[in-house]
Amino acid sequence: MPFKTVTSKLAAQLDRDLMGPEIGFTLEQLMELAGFSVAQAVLKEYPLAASTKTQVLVLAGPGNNGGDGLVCARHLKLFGFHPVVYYPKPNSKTPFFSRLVNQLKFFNIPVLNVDENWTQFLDSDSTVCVVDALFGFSFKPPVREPFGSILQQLHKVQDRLPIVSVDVPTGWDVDEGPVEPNSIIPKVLVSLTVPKPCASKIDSLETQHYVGGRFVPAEFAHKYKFEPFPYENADQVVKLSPN
Ligand SMILES: NC(=O)C1=CN([C@@H]2O[C@H](COP(=O)(O)OP(=O)(O)OC[C@H]3O[C@@H](n4cnc5c(N)ncnc54)[C@H](O)[C@@H]3O)[C@@H](O)[C@H]2O)[C@H](O)CC1
Ligand SMILES: [K+]
Repeated sequence: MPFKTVTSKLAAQLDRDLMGPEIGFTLEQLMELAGFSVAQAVLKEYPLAASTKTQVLVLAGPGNNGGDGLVCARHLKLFGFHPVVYYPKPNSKTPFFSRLVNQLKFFNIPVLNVDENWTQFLDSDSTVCVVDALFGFSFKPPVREPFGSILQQLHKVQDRLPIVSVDVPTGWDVDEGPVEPNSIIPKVLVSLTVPKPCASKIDSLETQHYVGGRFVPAEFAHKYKFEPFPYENADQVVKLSPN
């Protein structure tokens, strides 16, 4: 399915618009729907009935992409998976993020800090996939530590352990795509609201492409020059390719 994209600059403006005084969404509302949609994409790609594996490693970054990952982990648990979250640089700008972490503890979901051994979950036979919620549309290469080392680890395992990237594959330039050598190639990309230009660089033979974050009416989509996506029923994601 051909799709329109919005640049990183326009995506940030779209977000500000949704959360501005006229429309009035809160970040919390949008993040809940974004994280929920990523969890749905994971369930669609890796149905629990098809495997005995249930563990999902969620890598959460310092910004809102990381917040989507924290929400996603909670929904994965409700769906029947066993998520483990690695959160090396917790967001301390707003108390909302520590509330998301408290909710994970309420759900008995382990949240590992920077010093804990997260790579054991890359080696574990029970891990279904890794959710890459490290960086989204505000990432500017080159990547700084500890995230560079995390990406190196992901690159090493990506042929045997699928990566599900939230909004943008981490390390990719949002507008240009995989500009760094050894960029990760996700098995699944879940674009949020509308794909960013880097999504047109994915190879549909390697990467399943979904769009999620179902929170804009048709008129708003048209304002940003894209068509609404053909979501079915109550689905929070729609597969764009291959279809
Ligand atoms: N409308 C929507 O679709 C919604 C999308 N959401 C998600 O929010 C992200 C964008 O979030 P933002 O906080 O603006 O940025 P990031 O998470 O991408 O990253 C910011 C974070 O990263 C640090 N950083 C930037 N570059 C580097 C680097 N080279 N090395 C290390 N660290 C870096 C920066 O300092 C910040 O701390 C979007 O993609 C969606 O996933 C929302 O959930 C709301 C709705
Ligand atoms: K990401």
